[in-house]
Amino acid sequence: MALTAVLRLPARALLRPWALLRGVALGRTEAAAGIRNGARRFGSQHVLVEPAAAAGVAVMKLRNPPVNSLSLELLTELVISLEKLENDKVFRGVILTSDCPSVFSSGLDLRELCGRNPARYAEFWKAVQEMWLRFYLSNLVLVAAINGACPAGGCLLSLTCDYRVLADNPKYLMGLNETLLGIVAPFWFKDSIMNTIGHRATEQALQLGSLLPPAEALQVGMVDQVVPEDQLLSTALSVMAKWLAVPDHARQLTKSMIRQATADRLLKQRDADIQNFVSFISKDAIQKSLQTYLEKLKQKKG
Ligand SMILES: CC/C=C\CCC/C=C/C(=O)SCCNC(=O)CCNC(=O)[C@H](O)C(C)(C)COP(=O)(O)OP(=O)(O)OC[C@H]1O[C@@H](n2cnc3c(N)ncnc32)[C@H](O)[C@@H]1OP(=O)(O)O
Repeated sequence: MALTAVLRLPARALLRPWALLRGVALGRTEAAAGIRNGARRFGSQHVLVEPAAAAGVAVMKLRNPPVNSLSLELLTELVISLEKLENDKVFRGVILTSDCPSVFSSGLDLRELCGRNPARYAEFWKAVQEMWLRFYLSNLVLVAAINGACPAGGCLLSLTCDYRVLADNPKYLMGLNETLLGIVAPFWFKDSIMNTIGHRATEQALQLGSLLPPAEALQVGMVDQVVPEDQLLSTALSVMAKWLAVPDHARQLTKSMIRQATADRLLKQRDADIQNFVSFISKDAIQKSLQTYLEKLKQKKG
């Protein structure tokens, strides 16, 4: 569903994202089929959510082919889907994975960063911030089952999770490669990675724009486990079982104690961060650099 259509919906629908996803983003027939074996299954155009085999666990799949680029629509649907799960007492944990072959997420949609007007850049950046804040501070246990390449914004999304399992495939490179595009990862991208891999490793990874293969991503601590591809989901479920063995209230307060200060740094300067993004991305030199990068990506095949 186009974002413009979502925004045209009555306010009460937006306040009830569960109903929005069931009744509108899904066709009526699909919504009616949404309860299986007593468990709910729902989805939107770009995010599929289904109950896992384990009680209290949902699997959230990104499906924005071909490479799960994080468009405004996908970001919005991710936030709505997470909120829906958080509001449903049944769910305590989410496994985040991809429905697109060999790519977890290619990061922010480069078409959102090129040739748009300032108002659209601002709207897009607010959605990126919202995704990060909501996932980073979620009271659910989030486990990323990374089944493909995971650059830039895709890596950021995985870094919001409590635990990352990566499928062992040399093509599944992971990291914040912004500098290679001639752009600068904002401070909260930097905070996310630094909180995960530490100061020294961040100095190298962020300046070099390193995209690491699984063994190196594990060694530096960007992921917690690397497993054969066919064991990815079962491993994520085992990890989830361990995390769900802890009482929710104690784990949630502890998570918040560790993460809130990092989130507050952005919350205190959200508008300034948006203005900074808009003015940076609107520069001719940055636009040229991004256009060249996008064209190179497209020519890669030819
Ligand atoms: C002040 C702060 C300012 C700015 C901060 C901005 C922070 C930015 C964060 C970001 O996330 S920027 C995005 C960075 N992403 C990348 O560098 C990844 C680019 N993509 C790839 O490396 C590869 O596509 C891949 C993910 C490894 C997948 O490779 P594969 O061979 O499977 O696919 P292919 O390359 O052929 O791509 C298919 C198709 O998709 C288009 N594409 C790829 N990535 C993006 C993207 N991020 N956004 C939009 N479109 C993307 C690619 O061009 C191909 O298109 P085509 O079919 O039309 O040719």
